[in-house]
Amino acid sequence: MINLIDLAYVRVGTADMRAQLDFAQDIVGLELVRHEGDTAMFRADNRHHCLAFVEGDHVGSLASAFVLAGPAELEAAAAQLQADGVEVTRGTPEEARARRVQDFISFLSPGDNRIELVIGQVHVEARPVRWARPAGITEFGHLGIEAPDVMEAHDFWTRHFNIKVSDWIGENAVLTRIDPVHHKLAIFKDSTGLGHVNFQVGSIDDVMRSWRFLEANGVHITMGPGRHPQSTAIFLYFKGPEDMTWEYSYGVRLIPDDGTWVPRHFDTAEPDFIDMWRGAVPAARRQDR
Ligand SMILES: CC(C)c1ccc(C(=O)O)c(O)c1O
Ligand SMILES: [Fe+2]
Repeated sequence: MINLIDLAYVRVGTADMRAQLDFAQDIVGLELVRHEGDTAMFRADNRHHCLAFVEGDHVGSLASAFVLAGPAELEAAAAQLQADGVEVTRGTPEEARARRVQDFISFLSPGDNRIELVIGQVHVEARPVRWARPAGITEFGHLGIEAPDVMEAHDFWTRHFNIKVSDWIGENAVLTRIDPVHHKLAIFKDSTGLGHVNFQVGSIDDVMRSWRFLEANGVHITMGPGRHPQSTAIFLYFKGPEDMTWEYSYGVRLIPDDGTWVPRHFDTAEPDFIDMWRGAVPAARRQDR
């Protein structure tokens, strides 16, 4: 079993770095830590960065990364995946330096999502984040990745990793945890790529203030403000450049590690299956597709 300790970062390809730089800072509020060559790195907590945009022809997800404990765990993970027929690539020292990690491996998960397993991610403990806007972000919360067959993706992730299912949403989505936080990885039915990037904020007021701010700035809000019955978090989803979906949320449920949690199944035919306040839900999320 490969033990994922935490999320590390997400890397996203962009053909319009200027637009992504402006949106990530002026709208989302993240700190631009470094812009070197074709890569811009953003910080939201003690990680050196949790989001990197890489300029080039590929638009959308390049990789989602998780932290492993150390070198022995990295070697064991590579061996386990290879033994199961998964093609594993070793990061070069230069690639590792660019990611601010000591070492990493990568592979494709079902849905052709590139996953990187890293060790020694640089942390910045002392210096507070220099927020570009006071959105109230407390941390990089979770990732939503897409896969055409959610069940196949679930089988892969639970076979190899310490991933536990917290909840199912129809057959469209599975919300999974690697620690007490209700989910850090959500897998959605779709072609492939990055579903959304979530940032936790410190209060309901932060969500509502951002709602007003985004509206005033002409940002397309795709869902919310609302409250997810799964994590009980109060949420707001919005679109950035190149169709990227961002989420702020507050109040995610913690699940005690005592083995008593039973994954729940939410029926997409129910009016409040995804929003306890019954706000408008995009058609793509409304029924099993
Ligand atoms: C929109 C998706 C399906 C979703 C559903 C539930 C939660 C949650 O409980 O927090 C999410 O974060 C989601 O992204
Ligand atoms: Fe989410």
